[in-house]
Amino acid sequence: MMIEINIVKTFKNFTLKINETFKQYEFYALYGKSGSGKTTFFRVLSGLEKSEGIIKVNKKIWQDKKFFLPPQKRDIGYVFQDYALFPNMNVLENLLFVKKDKKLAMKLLDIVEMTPFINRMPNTLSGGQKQRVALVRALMKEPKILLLDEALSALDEEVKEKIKKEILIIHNEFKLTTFMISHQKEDIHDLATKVININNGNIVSIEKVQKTIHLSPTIINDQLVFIPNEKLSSDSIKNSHFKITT
Ligand SMILES: Nc1ncnc2c1ncn2[C@@H]1O[C@H](COP(=O)(O)OP(=O)(O)OP(=O)(O)O)[C@@H](O)[C@H]1O
Repeated sequence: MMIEINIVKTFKNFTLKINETFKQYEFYALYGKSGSGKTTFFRVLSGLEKSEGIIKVNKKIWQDKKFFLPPQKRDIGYVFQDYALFPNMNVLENLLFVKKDKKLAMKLLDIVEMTPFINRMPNTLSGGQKQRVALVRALMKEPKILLLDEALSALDEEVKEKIKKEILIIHNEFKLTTFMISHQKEDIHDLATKVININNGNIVSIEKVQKTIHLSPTIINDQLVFIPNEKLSSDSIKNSHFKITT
């Protein structure tokens, strides 16, 4: 799948101009100053904001001069910065409101360890718990693209590390293309494969994230292998062994 975006969005004093193709399965971090256009990019991609130009996802036109696919028909899960949970529905109802698929809801709640909280109302949950519910609710549509708007900013370190692992599991298991707005270099390093640097409404560069891999020498079946340590973020790397060749 390819996400082809060639759009212009103009507000009174601001113009967002994107002409870029994004690749399937990547984990993109959007990095840039306040007001540089990160949230506007999300709103345009998800169809919450109308823009001029073309968006094509996997050759399917989402918008062009004559056509505009409404937000609910776009294959996107959007996790908002303020969670936006429905306050009058419990955790399970929040998920089932998006899609009446209890099996999927229970599977997702299990991944984020929220099964014990299914009957709780949002105002009785902690910030981290609300964040998890918002994350899995966005996945009830079984989207191909996940948008995370500063999903980690309000969390303490311990909860954040846990949710980061869960986000990676979800990104891999559901084969998502993920875009995450973040101001935290460490979170970007741990999660993203590419960083989109955005400044004043323009993408100035897209850089590959260099992963620092700490390997621990271990003997397995009489062979010396190097296993990445805990700090590693990518599950695919975590599960692989690095053999030395002589
Ligand atoms: N509805 C609107 N009407 C007018 N201007 C807007 C509107 N929405 C956003 N803007 C302007 O567009 C610019 C980009 O805003 P945007 O929210 O995309 O920035 P951001 O990079 O997400 O910032 P932050 O990191 O602070 O959330 C800002 O100058 C903002 O004032």
